[in-house]
Amino acid sequence: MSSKVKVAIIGSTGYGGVELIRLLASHPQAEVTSVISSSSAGAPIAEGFPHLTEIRTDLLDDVNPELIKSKADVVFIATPAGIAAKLVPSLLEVGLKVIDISGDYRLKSREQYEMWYKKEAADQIYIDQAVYGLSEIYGDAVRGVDFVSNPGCFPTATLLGLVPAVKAGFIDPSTIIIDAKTGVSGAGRGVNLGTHFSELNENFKAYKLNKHQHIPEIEQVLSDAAGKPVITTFTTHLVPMTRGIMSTIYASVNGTLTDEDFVSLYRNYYEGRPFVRVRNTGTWPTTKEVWGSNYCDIGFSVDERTGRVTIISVIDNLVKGAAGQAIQNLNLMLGWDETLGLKFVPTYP
Ligand SMILES: NC(=O)C1=CN([C@@H]2O[C@H](COP(=O)(O)OP(=O)(O)OC[C@H]3O[C@@H](n4cnc5c(N)ncnc54)[C@H](OP(=O)(O)O)[C@@H]3O)[C@@H](O)[C@H]2O)C=CC1
Ligand SMILES: CC(=O)N[C@@H](CCC(=O)OP(=O)(O)O)C(=O)O
Repeated sequence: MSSKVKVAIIGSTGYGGVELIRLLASHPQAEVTSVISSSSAGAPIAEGFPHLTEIRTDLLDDVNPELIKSKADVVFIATPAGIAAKLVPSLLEVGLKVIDISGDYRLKSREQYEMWYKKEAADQIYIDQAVYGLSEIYGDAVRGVDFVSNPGCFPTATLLGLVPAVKAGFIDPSTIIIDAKTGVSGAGRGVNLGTHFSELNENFKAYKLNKHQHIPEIEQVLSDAAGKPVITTFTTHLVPMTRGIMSTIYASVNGTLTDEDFVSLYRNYYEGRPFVRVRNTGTWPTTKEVWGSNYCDIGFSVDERTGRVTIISVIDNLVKGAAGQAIQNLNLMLGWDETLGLKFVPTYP
């Protein structure tokens, strides 16, 4: 009998869920024992996902907390916003550990959630219980807890690129502008006109200007890092590629600092955190250099002329931006080495 920790996935037929299945297939201490669907329970998962043929021969289970508890110790939730808000209480109640990949428990204020997500917020008692799992910043708080809220994809790239500089006072937080680009898998597997091939291919578009639901999440963490309220300008763009996020960040530098100062600050800050790689001066990461991996790569350029720094931060939205970081949080929750099952070399070219 296997001594691995048993894991279930709600939303296993979506991009985040399927990525969890892929990554967990090679985890040395966890195994997926239940894949769950609200719309296709009873069907073999490999029927809808032929790439899983002979890898997963099981049928999809229904969303039923008691059934999940009978099959698993930990449950990942990879569902659209608004679902986990209602599901989490019953999952915690039956004694499951929960990692929610959606945005339902990231914002500590119910009013903020309702304003930005336009949905009814979760109960405050559960919001208060959720630990925000931006692993390299709040990893210590994740150790041993039962309920983690996994960060958004854009916030992960952006905040890993900003928090050390904000904490150290290297930049003026009131001047931050974030220009972010994402691959289309960030929108999930559902079909809509905005992600239709002929609308997207050979095209480049900005969307959700000044309305993106990740704005309050980014500001919540930056305010924590700065020790005072921080607001930012954050613009998202859709790029005709499948995976990848690049956050290009601009801010005014405090005093006279060089690229070397930034590299040295970030290398110190992320020492012992193997998934953040800080580039040498004069080189900047591309999305392909982290494709399929749990890395976040960061590079800098200080402009003496303008007194501003440009920070480039890249991740794979489905790995470090979703399933990979969720597994990193599983590892932290269970007191394991945070890299277990995640040491993937990026797929290149
Ligand atoms: N894609 C990405 O890069 C990232 C996504 N996220 C977040 O992760 C979550 C999942 O995203 P993603 O996988 O891309 O989305 P998808 O749209 O690809 O998948 C969502 C899945 O949720 C399931 N679902 C829908 N309604 C319900 C319900 N009422 N109860 C239970 N399950 C339901 C659906 O499966 P079924 O019908 O079989 O139940 C569907 O396959 C979202 O909240 C998203 O914002 C976070 C970071 C990055
Ligand atoms: C391309 C695309 O549409 N991407 C999505 C990313 C959503 C996501 O991952 O985030 P939450 O879980 O916080 O909703 C977006 O920009 O809204």
